[in-house]
Amino acid sequence: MAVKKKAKNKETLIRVENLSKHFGATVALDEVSFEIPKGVICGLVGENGSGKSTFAFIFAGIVERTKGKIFFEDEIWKPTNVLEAQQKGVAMVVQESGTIENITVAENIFLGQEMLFSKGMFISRNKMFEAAQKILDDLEITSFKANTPTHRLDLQDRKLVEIAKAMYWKPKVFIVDETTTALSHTGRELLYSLMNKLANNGTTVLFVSHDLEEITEQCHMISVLRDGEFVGSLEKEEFDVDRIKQMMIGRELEGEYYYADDEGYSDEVVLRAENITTLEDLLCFNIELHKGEVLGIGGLSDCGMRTLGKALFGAEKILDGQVTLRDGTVINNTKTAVEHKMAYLSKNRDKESLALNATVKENIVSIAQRINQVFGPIISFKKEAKYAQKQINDLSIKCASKNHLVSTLSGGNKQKIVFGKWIGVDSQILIMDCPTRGVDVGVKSAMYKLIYDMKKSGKSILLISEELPELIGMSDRIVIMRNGEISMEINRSEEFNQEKLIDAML
Ligand SMILES: Nc1ncnc2c1ncn2[C@@H]1O[C@H](COP(=O)(O)OP(=O)(O)OP(=O)(O)O)[C@@H](O)[C@H]1O
Repeated sequence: MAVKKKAKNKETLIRVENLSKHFGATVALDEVSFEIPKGVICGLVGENGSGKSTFAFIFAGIVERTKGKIFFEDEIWKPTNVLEAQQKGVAMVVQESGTIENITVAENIFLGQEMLFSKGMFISRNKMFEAAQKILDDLEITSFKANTPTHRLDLQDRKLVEIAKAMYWKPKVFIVDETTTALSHTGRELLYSLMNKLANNGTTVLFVSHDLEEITEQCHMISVLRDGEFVGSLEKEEFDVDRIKQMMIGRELEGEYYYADDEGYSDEVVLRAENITTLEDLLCFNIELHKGEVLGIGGLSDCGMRTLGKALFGAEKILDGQVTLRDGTVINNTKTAVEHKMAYLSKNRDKESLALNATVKENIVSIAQRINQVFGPIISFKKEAKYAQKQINDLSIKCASKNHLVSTLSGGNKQKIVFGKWIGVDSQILIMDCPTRGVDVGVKSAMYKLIYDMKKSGKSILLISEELPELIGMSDRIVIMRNGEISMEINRSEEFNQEKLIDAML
């Protein structure tokens, strides 16, 4: 659903004047000044680490500014915390998980607002559930209920909980920080239609995304940040993807995103799943991955592809059947998988792929003990430091130093660390679940090149993705899953057809 143009001649809602944010020596925002009108969807774009989330966090009362001013409805805007920002009409859906696991959906939606449902000394949970269910119904969210425990929900449904939570505040400004990559096609359509409805009713939507197709389709205007500086804004009629990329990166992007040639792959099977059955999703499932192959796996979010990725890596209990390597080794736990040079990049980066409270170096070297040993099991700190620095340099990871906590890095730079961690140990079979989630156009093309180079050097990649262009552009063979089964399998030589792939998903 594309939106009509409408940013021009609208009254200004947000005015930013010389806003700066320093984190120690890191300048995340540098004297940024721009304006956003009322009732528009404004895309906030820029490379990884350009300061988008920092601006959103300051506006939503999560982070304090270093200097500069923000005016909101012509008043100085300086919320001291998230609750104050929410009460005054600013709600945000954050990039990673913004929900608490061990409570229900309703309790997440009304976290900190329980008193709304107090009856004397007690809280009426029934009333809270009813109110939360109404918000879910209004949003046409049917995949879970208000009383569902949050830990049962996957990443997409947790994002929907956050969206529902934001709607309770009837926001004047709704900030969506890099959320769509966690959503399936249906979740995205739901969010787009909500953003449009809100904008039509006078809410300003600040939409952070790296997907320029989505940005140009959904937004009325965009504002571009580069290295913490404001580069400029464009109105809908000025949108041009190459121009936006150039504003973001400061130069033309060279080369093709995807690879065009059909080089094929070896007949040699390196990983085989035979009749595997898991607790949920998969029943007697079979698949083979070959040497030098990029095997794309696509489908709707509940098709079982996520479970498949985990099962192949030994991270999901297999009730029947088995996963084996070329030499017959059975993969039924992650330790064996790692020892046999397998890698797994989870879609849920912060929870399953990184230790957020450890440093950049500690994360990168976490599985590289053997490489950094000197005598027997003794690890050389010097070697480790050099090894970590190499990954940082090779992948241009933007961090103040390798000794900084990973939690302080931007989303895309965190993803580069996950890549670095597995590539550094020369993994031969890589299972990647949405590997380009949250990364900017420049890094995306670098990651695609890496994947292609790995394929050419005989490594095997299972690429699970919700992005059809990515699957089509990168895979030698595509398997589409539906309800835990293969609904279609097609080779690059037979020419991938987007419509056919979508048909097979539905
Ligand atoms: N708490 C923090 N401590 C130290 N540095 C930080 C902190 N938060 C952000 N930064 C740094 O500020 C810079 C801007 O980060 P920010 O998250 O705003 O970028 P972004 O444009 O949202 O990136 P992405 O697209 O990757 O999410 C980065 O260099 C980041 O490492």
